[in-house]
Amino acid sequence: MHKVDRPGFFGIAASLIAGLCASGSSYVLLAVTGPWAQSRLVPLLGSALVGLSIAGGLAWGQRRGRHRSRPLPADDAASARAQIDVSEARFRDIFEQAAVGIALCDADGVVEQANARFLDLVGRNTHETVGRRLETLLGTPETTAPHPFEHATASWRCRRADETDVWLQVSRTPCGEGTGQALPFIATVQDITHLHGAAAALAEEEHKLRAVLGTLGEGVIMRDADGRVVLHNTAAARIFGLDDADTAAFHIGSGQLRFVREDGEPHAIDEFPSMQTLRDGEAHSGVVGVARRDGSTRWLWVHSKAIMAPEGTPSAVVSSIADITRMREAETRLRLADRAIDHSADAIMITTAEGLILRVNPAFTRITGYSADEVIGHTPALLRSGQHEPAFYATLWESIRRTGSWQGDIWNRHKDGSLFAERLSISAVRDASGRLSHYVAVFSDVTEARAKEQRALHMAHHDPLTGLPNRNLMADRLERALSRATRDQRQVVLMFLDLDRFKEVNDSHGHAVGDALLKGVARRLEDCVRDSDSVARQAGDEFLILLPDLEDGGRAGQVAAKILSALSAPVAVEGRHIAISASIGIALFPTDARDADTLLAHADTALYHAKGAGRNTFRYFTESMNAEAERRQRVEQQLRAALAHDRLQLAFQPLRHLADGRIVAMEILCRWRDSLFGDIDPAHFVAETGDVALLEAIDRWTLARACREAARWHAAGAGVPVAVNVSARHFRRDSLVDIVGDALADAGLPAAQLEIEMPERILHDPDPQIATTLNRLKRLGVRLVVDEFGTGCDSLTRLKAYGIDRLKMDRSLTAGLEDSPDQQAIMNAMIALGHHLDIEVLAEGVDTAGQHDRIMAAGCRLGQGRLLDAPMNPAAALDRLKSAAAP
Ligand SMILES: Nc1nc2c(ncn2[C@@H]2O[C@H](COP(=O)(O)OP(=O)(O)OP(=O)(O)O)[C@@H](O)[C@H]2O)c(=O)[nH]1
Repeated sequence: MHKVDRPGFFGIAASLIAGLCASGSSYVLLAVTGPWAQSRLVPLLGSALVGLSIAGGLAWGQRRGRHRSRPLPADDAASARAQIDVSEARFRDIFEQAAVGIALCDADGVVEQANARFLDLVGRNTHETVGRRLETLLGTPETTAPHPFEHATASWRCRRADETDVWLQVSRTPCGEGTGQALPFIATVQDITHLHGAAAALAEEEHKLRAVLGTLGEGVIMRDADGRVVLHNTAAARIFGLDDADTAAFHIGSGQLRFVREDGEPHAIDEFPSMQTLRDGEAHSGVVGVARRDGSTRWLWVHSKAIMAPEGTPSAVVSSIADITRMREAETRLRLADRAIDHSADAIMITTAEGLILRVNPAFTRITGYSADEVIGHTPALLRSGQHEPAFYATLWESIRRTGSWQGDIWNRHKDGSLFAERLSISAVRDASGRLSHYVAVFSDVTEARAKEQRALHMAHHDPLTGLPNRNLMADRLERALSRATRDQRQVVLMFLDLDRFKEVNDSHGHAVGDALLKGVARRLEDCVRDSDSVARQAGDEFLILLPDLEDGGRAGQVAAKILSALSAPVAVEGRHIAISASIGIALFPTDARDADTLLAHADTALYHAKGAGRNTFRYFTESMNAEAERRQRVEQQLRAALAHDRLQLAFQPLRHLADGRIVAMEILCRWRDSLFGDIDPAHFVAETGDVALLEAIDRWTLARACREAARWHAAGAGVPVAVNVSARHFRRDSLVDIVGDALADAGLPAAQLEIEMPERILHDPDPQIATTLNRLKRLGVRLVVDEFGTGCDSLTRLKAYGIDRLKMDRSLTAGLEDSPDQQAIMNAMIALGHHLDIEVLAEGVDTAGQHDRIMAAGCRLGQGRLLDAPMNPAAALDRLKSAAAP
């Protein structure tokens, strides 16, 4: 081809390639040898010039065969020349005005010619373009191929002279047939910047989509209509336990993974939500279990939705896959916990952090009697038994606050009001943030177990026959008593009692009667001692009696005598009356021994002596104590005889008005003269541990005689109330009121004329019988007087409660008046107190004029003492009354 034709030809060819020129355009080819031929260039396939139909017999560019030219005649040559010029001009125009950039390059890729569009695209002029390598002008190829022109078409990013970038699509068409050598070529260049922008935007969108899919916790899988995976995210791969490649190649029916239904049976492939969706185009969801390669099973919630093809059939299905394994496990745990709560044999109660009941189980209802409806919304306080102090609950909550839990036994109240013991465990529950959210209480009814424990404990410590403490419990109590006594510097008495000739009872009446007798003896022994004392069965017919806080060990003999007396009456057993007696050995702590074993051994030794002394008696371990006890026993016997023969005496001592000496009452004192002890107050002598019957007899005798005397004074016109001391112990007995009533009635004395004096400690005694006695005496109309006042202090509040009429200040206060300003101050306070309470105050023991003056100065109006009157006999008393009554 002639050189000048090349641009036109290649322009046409390039235009054809680019589809810009209509197929079938005519042009002339100049053969290399000179003659011309007109050819028709026909694009046959796309942009590749693979065939030419040549007019005028010229063949060019056929894939096989060479270009041949045919010679023309001379006239025709001139005409052809003219045509060629026209054609050339036209082709040049076409070349220059082509809408695509065209560059003619030699075999080395050096640009030989370039059209205007090419220059425009690469942003350079002809001078800067021609003679430079095409690659240099185009910039950077987008292809990753080793040589950018390996492909016929490639994209280039071209940095133009003005520094702007343009994306170019460059097509390269070699000129000539391949001979293994490089050929010149035509490069057609199109601006695809706009296309490249769209592709980049598309790629950006795809990138975003993939990024979003990648961040999803849920798996996403897109399948085509055949069920093949066309898209998936990493979460899907993770959920299935597959790598990305396996997931991409995954097909449900491939058997790569095993799928199960919720019931554990294999999952049919066509029941998969995705398969159903592909079938009917509807959305489907469901739970699918997948047995993974690592052996674990994950539970999946699969939701599938179709992507519909224009013809209305599903072209693809997108499944979102959520791993609900943990949720299902949590649900399973919850279901289990729920069942465990409902079926627990232990009661369970769940409350809010504020303590309001949220839930209880059937065992709670069984144990407490309350249904769920009755307690929900309430606090557990409705179960409170009232058996525990507030401090108990304070400790309980303190433990929960400190350690988060509490365990222990607690008494609660059933709906029917009965008490039950529960073994309770309370735990505080905190939420994920560590905040207290609930309390859980679990408890079981241990009432029966507690009762059994108590029974077992009782059996371990008590004698089954008599119910008394056994030797173990007694040993324990003895140890404690000794420690306390050491601390408080008090005495402890231990008595060892053994029935006399008990063997004979067994032998003559049988063992069963012997047993019954032992029980009877046990009851009598218990009746003889105070609650604070202990009686225990040591063995066989041996008993121990512990008196843990006796002020005076000498009184132990009185208790022993009382016990012997109590046992002297025959015991009724099965219709028979069995006579029995006992011997008692007494040992004192710390006088006789300083430890329990030695004390017991000494009591046993004393018992041996009591047996040796003929039985039915007691013996102290210390001989001197025995002599004292014997003397006391003898005195009591004589006192009984004196009482029986009315040989006791009365002494009288007036209670006077200090200002004018008026007698306001006459105190009567019972006196008895013993050859050994001299003048004694019998009631005081018998005192606390003496025989109650003897005490009662003395009080009865004194009250009767006092009332009779007072009645005589009244009859003689010198009536003043008579004051009688009643032993403290007598106030604990019901009989006192009757004895007083009888005495008043027998003497015909108005009750207001009798004053009953009681020791102050009576007011401290918690025995309810004392309040009853005092109230009944007050209703009877007698006046009540507190004797020995000032020896205690918390009795003050009871003065008014019992309607006390007069306080007699103890003589010890009066005695110290002259020497001690303190005593004076105490007395002043007492007198003021009496006045404020509207109770008469009398000072006892007014023996000196100094005392008299001080008492008067303190405002005390009443006194009694040797300065005023010595105790006197009845005749003298009457005389004194008469003279006092005289104007
Ligand atoms: N019925 C009965 N008898 C018992 C029981 N335990 C021991 N004995 C009997 O009590 C009697 C105790 O006798 P002793 O204390 O040794 O002698 P005694 O006959 O009481 O004579 P003295 O103690 O010397 O006055 C024995 O015959 C024992 O068999 C018991 O639980 N029930």
